[in-house]
Amino acid sequence: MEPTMLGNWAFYASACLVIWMISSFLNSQFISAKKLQPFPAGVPVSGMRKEWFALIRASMRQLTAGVSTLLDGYQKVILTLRRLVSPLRDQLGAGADGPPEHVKWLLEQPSAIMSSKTIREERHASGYLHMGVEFESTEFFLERIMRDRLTKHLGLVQEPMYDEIRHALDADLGAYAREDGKPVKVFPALQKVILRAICRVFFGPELTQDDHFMLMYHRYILAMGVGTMVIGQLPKLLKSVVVPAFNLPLYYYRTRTLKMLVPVVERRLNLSDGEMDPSDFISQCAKVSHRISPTKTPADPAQLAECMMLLGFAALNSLAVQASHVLLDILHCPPELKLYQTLREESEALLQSPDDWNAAETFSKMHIMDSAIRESLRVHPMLIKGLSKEVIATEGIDLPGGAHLAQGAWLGVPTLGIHRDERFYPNARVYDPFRFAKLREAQAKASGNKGTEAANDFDAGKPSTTYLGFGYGRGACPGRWYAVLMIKTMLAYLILHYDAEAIGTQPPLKTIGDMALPPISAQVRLRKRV
Ligand code: HEM
Repeated sequence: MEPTMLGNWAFYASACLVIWMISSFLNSQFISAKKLQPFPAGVPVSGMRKEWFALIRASMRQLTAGVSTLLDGYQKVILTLRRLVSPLRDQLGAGADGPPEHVKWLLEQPSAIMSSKTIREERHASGYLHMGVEFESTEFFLERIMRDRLTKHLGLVQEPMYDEIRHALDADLGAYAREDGKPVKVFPALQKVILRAICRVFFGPELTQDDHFMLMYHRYILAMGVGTMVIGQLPKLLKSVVVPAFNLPLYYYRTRTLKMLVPVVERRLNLSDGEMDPSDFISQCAKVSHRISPTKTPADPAQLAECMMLLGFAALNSLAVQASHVLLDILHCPPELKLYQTLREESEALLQSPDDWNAAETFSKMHIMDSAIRESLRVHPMLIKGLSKEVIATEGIDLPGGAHLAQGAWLGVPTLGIHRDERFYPNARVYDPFRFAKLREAQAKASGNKGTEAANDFDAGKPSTTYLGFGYGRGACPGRWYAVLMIKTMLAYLILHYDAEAIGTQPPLKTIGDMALPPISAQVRLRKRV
């Protein structure tokens, strides 16, 4: 990461801490005692200690101690649920004996009873950060673009994506490799490559080669990311006070980016159907916008540009964090597993010609790499708690375990707790890259002669109630198939062209609130293969 950006992070982090302390104190002093009873009867509490200003101090600890509180809370709930197992079965039907069944229960709640709207506005700060577009309709639009244009047509994006990835990897990482194994910081290096690959697919080669555009857009994403992370953690009382400090740089980088992007969008929108390149994402998005517009109005270039910028923001941050974890998990595997070599052999067998690299289907046959990626999302999920919703119903709601939640309470699924539960994942604390490949084999055998292709329940992009790295149900990440394809393409290229080794020990999972922090300081050594 550039020093100025590190400086920004440090400034925002300390500002956040001070503001949090003051406002939590004010909250605790001036909000009525009734509101300070946040824990419903019968639900075990985690993260609180017997101490002065217990609530403030517990809240502050949650800024960085989310992992331990969540795992501790999960254990308590499992114990409570086990004691309650009979009544729970009566309520939920056979097989209901723990949190994964509650995931479905949570998703089934109608939006008049529970909703994620306020949580998104507050936790993702979407109600505060300046975005220039209305959030809910944009969210709907993004979901449709991802589903109708990206996921269904992954084959169209593979060629430009691969082309950009190999050039960016050789330019950025190759320089380190040439200096005979000079250490590379994984996160910033992959972030650069991913930014280029995303821009190439979303905006085309012209803007991806424009260094000024790339700098402004990267800074816009950074300002959005820091804003989301910091404002999302602040108590409501102070959000509006602090938000201008974040919106000012955001406004600047957003305006600069739009100034370069909008004319490109305008030019593409003026192309006739015959002139349109089917792999051009901007034209494809314009078609979706036109189709879903209630008045069938053509897409507005500025609005379309802004929506695509937001999509890139959603994509870059999660991809860079997750891809870094995948690479580090692979390189920190015990050498006796010969994982790197096995992944190289799998890639060599499947990627024999340029056409193989340019076909998305090739990558869906990489079952061992897929398994290593899914396992990494299990051990290092981006969000340690997910599917969060607020109780909207005035009468509150009864949980499957019997406890009552009042209106305004927040409820989420302990992703990390479920991912580390021995009942679902034997030896759950250990990163086992072959775990899901073995399960896929077993599923293929059990289903007769249909083969491992048909046995796809364990694909890295396929969520389940016990695999929540991409969320689950209607709110699951719409970019997950594209994300998995990009990670595979990047890894395959790296593994086939470079020898790599980890440096030092693997950093533990660190979070701010519910969000995984990037492993900023983790390093690896690369050597170009001859
Ligand atoms: C490995 C990388 C990624 C991970 C781990 C990831 C994870 C997630 C998760 C857990 C959610 C649900 C958040 C919630 O419940 O509030 C989500 C939502 C979302 N993701 Fe991803 N994501 C990744 C990559 C991407 C990419 C590449 C794109 C776009 C190209 C994308 C676009 C989105 C969007 C637009 C949403 C919001 C969906 C909604 O609100 O309905 N993500 N992602």
